[in-house]
Amino acid sequence: MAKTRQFKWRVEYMHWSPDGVEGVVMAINGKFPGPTIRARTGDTISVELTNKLLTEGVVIHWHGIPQRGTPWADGTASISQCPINPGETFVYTFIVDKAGTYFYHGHYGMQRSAGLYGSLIVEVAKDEKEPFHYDGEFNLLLSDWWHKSSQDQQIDLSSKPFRWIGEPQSLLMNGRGQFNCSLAAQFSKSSVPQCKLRGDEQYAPQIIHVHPNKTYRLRVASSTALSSLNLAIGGHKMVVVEADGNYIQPFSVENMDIYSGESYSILFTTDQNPSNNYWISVNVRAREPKTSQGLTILNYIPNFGSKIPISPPPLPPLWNDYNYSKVFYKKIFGLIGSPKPPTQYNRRFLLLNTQNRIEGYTRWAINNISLVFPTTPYLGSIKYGINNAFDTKSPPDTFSKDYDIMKPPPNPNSTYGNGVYMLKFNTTIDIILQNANALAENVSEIHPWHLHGHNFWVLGYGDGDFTTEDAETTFNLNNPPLKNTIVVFPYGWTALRFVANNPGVWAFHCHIEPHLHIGMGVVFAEDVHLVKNIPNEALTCGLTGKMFAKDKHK
Ligand SMILES: O=C1O[C@H]([C@@H](O)CO)C(O)=C1O
Repeated sequence: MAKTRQFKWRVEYMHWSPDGVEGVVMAINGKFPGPTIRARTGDTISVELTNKLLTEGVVIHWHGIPQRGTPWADGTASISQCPINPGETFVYTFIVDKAGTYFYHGHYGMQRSAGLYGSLIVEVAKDEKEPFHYDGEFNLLLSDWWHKSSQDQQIDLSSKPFRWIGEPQSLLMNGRGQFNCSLAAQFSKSSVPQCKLRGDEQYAPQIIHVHPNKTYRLRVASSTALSSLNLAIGGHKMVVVEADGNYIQPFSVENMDIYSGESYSILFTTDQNPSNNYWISVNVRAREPKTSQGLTILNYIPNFGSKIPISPPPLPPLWNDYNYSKVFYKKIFGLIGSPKPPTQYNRRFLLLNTQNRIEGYTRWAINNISLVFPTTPYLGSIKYGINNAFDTKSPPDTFSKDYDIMKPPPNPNSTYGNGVYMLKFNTTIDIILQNANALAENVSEIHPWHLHGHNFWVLGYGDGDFTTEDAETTFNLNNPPLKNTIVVFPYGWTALRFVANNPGVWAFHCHIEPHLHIGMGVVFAEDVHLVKNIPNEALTCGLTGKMFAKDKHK
């Protein structure tokens, strides 16, 4: 029987020490990370969220949940709703219709960087079975942490001249990391001392307790603001079985990459020498690392949890060994029996990712337009046919064929925009993300793109310019995986396909929070006239707010 699971949450700032250095985090009901939601397929989640921040609005996005019939509950400021004002309460009600590993996070300004996130786990319904067996499970929510506040970071990014936020001070697992000490100091050449922990510190690692000769499911999700990560369990193989809430063909790896916005389940068997403990590590990938690895301990019961493993923590692949990541990604296929993509598309977008300047500000742009959010949420302005709420002209579907992706933009000046791509109902949409050189010579960065409201099939990847021949010769239409977040590698392209069958307005953006903040996203609108029952409370700002006020006075 499906249930309604009700929660009452308060969002507020509190003092906290995620890595041993006290700072301020955005907490839910006094917890950082926020409480874990557990539900079963078919359940309704109802979160009554009260904003206890004194001076800023807040929203929460339920990452990976398609929000069919409830697009107003997607929790994206300016898109699906108005920010919830200080002191006000908003109720998110939605159905979780697919088992999997998900998470939730702030989607306004840089509140994810401020620590507004938590896990959302959907188990199969009581009468259903997972397509694999395990004896127990654990959950790791990965994040990165800065000692500079998210407000300061936001100001840096919006300043002229631009100030980049730099690399994080710590990597966190379930909100815990170590900055001034290391769990593995004895194996390292650096001068950081060995951590002396009682275990009850806010920054003490959450130790994973296992019994020998069992199989465990590890659910991992990455809520990082910036970092791409590589995860390993020393001495243990990992079998990857789920990606972004979708079952995949199981495959075995020594370690795995996980990008911001992705989630996976892996199975591991505790078949190693039971008198030892083992490391679980995360390391920065795809940007030159300046952050120590994140660590916790896999504790074989009955050893002490604090017993340090006898070998050094696993070493990650080189940060810029992109081939390593590509090999991993190319092993991901939909589980046999998973839905297949339509073989034809109706509309194909080619989205060029560039770093640009606008009036001296540094921005990211898609087909030369840098996204700025409107005051009135698109869902409301489109539903109620309000004029002048955003650019009526849609952004271009493609970019100039002459563009040289290997060079910095010849004319770095782009423009601000907040136009929308209007998608026709039930059409099949292809998106080719085309990466390019950033503003500096010989630099092209990785970008994990996340689509709201949908899963998409990942049809293929390639290096250099995308061509139509690439589509014909390399696309996998047979068993591509379904995902909601996918990376575009430096100087490469990534192709994905989805069916526009979910009425609502959906963001598609780089999940690196500072990149979204400076324009790296687009907006899709799908048959908004079919959306029913938008609660007025979702739209009490901007022009929809004015409209409601007028109606009241009539
Ligand atoms: O958006 C970014 O800006 C910096 C750099 O390109 C300019 O300082 C960086 O590494 C980003 O990812």
